[in-house]
Amino acid sequence: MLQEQLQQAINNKTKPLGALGALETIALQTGMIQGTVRPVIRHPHIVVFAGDHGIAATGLVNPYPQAVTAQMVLNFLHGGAAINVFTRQHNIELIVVDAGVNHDFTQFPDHPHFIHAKIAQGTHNYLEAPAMSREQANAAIAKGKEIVHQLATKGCNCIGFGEMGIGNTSSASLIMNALTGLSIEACTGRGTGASDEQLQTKIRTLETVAQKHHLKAYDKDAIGLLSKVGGFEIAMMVGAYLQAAEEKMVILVDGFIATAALLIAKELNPVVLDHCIFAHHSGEHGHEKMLQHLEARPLLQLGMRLGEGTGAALAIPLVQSAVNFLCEMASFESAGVEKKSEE
Ligand SMILES: Cc1cc2ncn([C@H]3O[C@H](COP(=O)(O)O)[C@@H](O)[C@H]3O)c2cc1C
Ligand SMILES: O=C(O)c1cccnc1
Repeated sequence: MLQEQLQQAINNKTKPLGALGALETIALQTGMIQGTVRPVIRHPHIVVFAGDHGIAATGLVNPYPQAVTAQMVLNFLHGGAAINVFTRQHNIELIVVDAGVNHDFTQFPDHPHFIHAKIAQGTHNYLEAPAMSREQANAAIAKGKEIVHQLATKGCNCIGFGEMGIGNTSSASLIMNALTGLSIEACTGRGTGASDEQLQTKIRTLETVAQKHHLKAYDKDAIGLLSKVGGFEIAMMVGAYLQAAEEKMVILVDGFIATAALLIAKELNPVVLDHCIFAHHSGEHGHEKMLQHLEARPLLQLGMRLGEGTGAALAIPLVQSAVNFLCEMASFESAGVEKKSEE
């Protein structure tokens, strides 16, 4: 019923049928999520989850040193990162969460946009042991849910998730490998810019990890998978996706790592996908196949491969435009514009 009403409202706007393309799909989806023919976007947020990865200290999978995670968190807090620039430009609230960075941030006790939610000082190196315990994975998920619930109570109904964690493209590749069955090679890209040789080492290392943790034999235990090869920022994002769907939010899905977290969230509750708008097609090798696996059609293809929620932030104004055309455009009837002649 509502779907037909929305489609009719969209079709009756003063434009050729279908002429607003993907914006029409978003308008329909947003109306369905909010249960109305007049959706509104309120207090959009990007939440960036940060966490360190034990594997990063080995240098086998990441061109940049592990310390960059904490340094970038400080950069977020000082307003100097790409995600700060884009959220400022589009009036999007930015929240930064320490999910498990290997650094003490107690010098920022009262920063208004920083949430201390550290599970541990980084994960274990999954070449040696599971990245985290099941208890830690569950605690991270619960914290992600709590953060999003708080934002919902403040009126936010549109959200995107970003991440910062040196080495986390590797977690994302391993999760993708387990959940899609595609080879490690198909799931692994250059991350922050691995050379040909570094990429080969990364692939070999991740193949070893996949064997050690029996990722081929994924047995529907998504929390188990998360604890073996995940990261605290990824686990918290999983909880955040689940709660955002629960709160009937419109969710913008960012790049490779954010989509890998969504793969896990989907395992836990497939309904999450109904709330997701795929912001962009990341330049990271593997993202395209991940999107295909989800039958997702991303809005933007800008060759971006940064993370931080930057793609999600750029797509929020498009969602706003979709909602605005639905609510503000005249219909053929109200504007006295003639419709196409019947065949
Ligand atoms: C300066 C800098 C800023 C970043 N912002 C996001 N990432 C991105 O790169 C990291 C993943 O790539 P890999 O797995 O190759 O380490 C994540 O932290 C991600 O958010 C950054 C990376 C760097 C170096
Ligand atoms: O697609 C992404 O989000 C991405 C790709 C490379 C490095 N960091 C993030």
